[in-house]
Amino acid sequence: MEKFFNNLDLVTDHVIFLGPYGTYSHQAVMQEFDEDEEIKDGPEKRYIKLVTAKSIVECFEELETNPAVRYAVVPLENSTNGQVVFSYDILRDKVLTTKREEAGKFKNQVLPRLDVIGEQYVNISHCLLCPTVGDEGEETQTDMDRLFSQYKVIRILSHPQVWGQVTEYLNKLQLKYPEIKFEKSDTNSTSEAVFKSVEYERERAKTGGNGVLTLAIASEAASKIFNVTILEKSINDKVGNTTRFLILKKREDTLVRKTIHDKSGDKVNLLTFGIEKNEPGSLVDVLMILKKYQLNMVSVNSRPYNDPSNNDSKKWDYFFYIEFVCERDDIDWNEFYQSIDNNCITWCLWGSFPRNKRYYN
Ligand SMILES: O=C(O)C(=O)C[C@]1(C(=O)O)C=C[C@@H](O)C=C1
Repeated sequence: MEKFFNNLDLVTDHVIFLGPYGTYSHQAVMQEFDEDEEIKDGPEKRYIKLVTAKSIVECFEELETNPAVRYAVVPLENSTNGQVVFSYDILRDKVLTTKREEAGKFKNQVLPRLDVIGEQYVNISHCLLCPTVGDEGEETQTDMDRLFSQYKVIRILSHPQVWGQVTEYLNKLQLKYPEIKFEKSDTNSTSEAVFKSVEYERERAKTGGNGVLTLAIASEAASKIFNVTILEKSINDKVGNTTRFLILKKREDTLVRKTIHDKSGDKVNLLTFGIEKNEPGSLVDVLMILKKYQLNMVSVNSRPYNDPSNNDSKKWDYFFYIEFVCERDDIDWNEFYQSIDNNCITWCLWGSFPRNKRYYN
């Protein structure tokens, strides 16, 4: 007991993620920070404190502005329906709106206040959850048939990113219950969907209800946290449905965790940039730089943007995101980034981080 109380002044690092507890983001945090967080060069043991955010934007904003928040974990892309556009657009807007700080060594380089230091891959297995059916028990078809037979309208809540992962499932549900109108409704996260479905059903029980049953699509973990019934498990269209998350810290935060110092394995570099408009071949010119330095590009993405301040006739342009892995240690990075700088109107290196071993299995 004595030892425990000695730890009361223990040092805690806050990690912010899209909450409430039970989200897949929460799962990513537990995967990333599950081991003891002994700081590589810090004398004291440090402990992780979980902080939930209501949106992905809030994760970025809190990490940028709140001194107590040391890390943020945000979803980036899903293996079934691609980019988590909320995160891509935040990365884009941070570059387009960050004043070019003198700290940037190169003319067009932007240094945002955050750094990507890691990645996590989370297996996404969605469940159809119901707050009202009895207590624990194996989900059975009769439960659903009996339950659904009482309703003309069923509202299903979940995070918008989920709909593209359960399209076929929802189509089959509609075919199986043609007399029911299924309504999808977005929430800020999957576990917020469960929380809200419990609230709606409690309200309905109190007021005699409006004849609309509210369900949620979320993780099995969320069903346990909010004590709701699983009507069906693993309803995502694709087995192996995975979401990739990024781990971020403040750029000026030099106290980096031991696990990130893992020198082995590939380093992934996330580079974002904008190119001269209407210049034929300007994107290829940037990609040719990676080829010249024999850098293995592992992803390329783009997001549209409309820069109202730009009086150019073209109101629609693209912002690019590339990731490349570098297995060589003889590269003149100064020369490399000077070439990037010469071919981009703005660019930003978001971080160089270890490829997570979950990427390979
Ligand atoms: O809502 C959650 O559970 C989240 O962690 C967000 C999120 C996402 O934004 O993609 C994460 C994984 C799934 O793809 C569904 C939702």
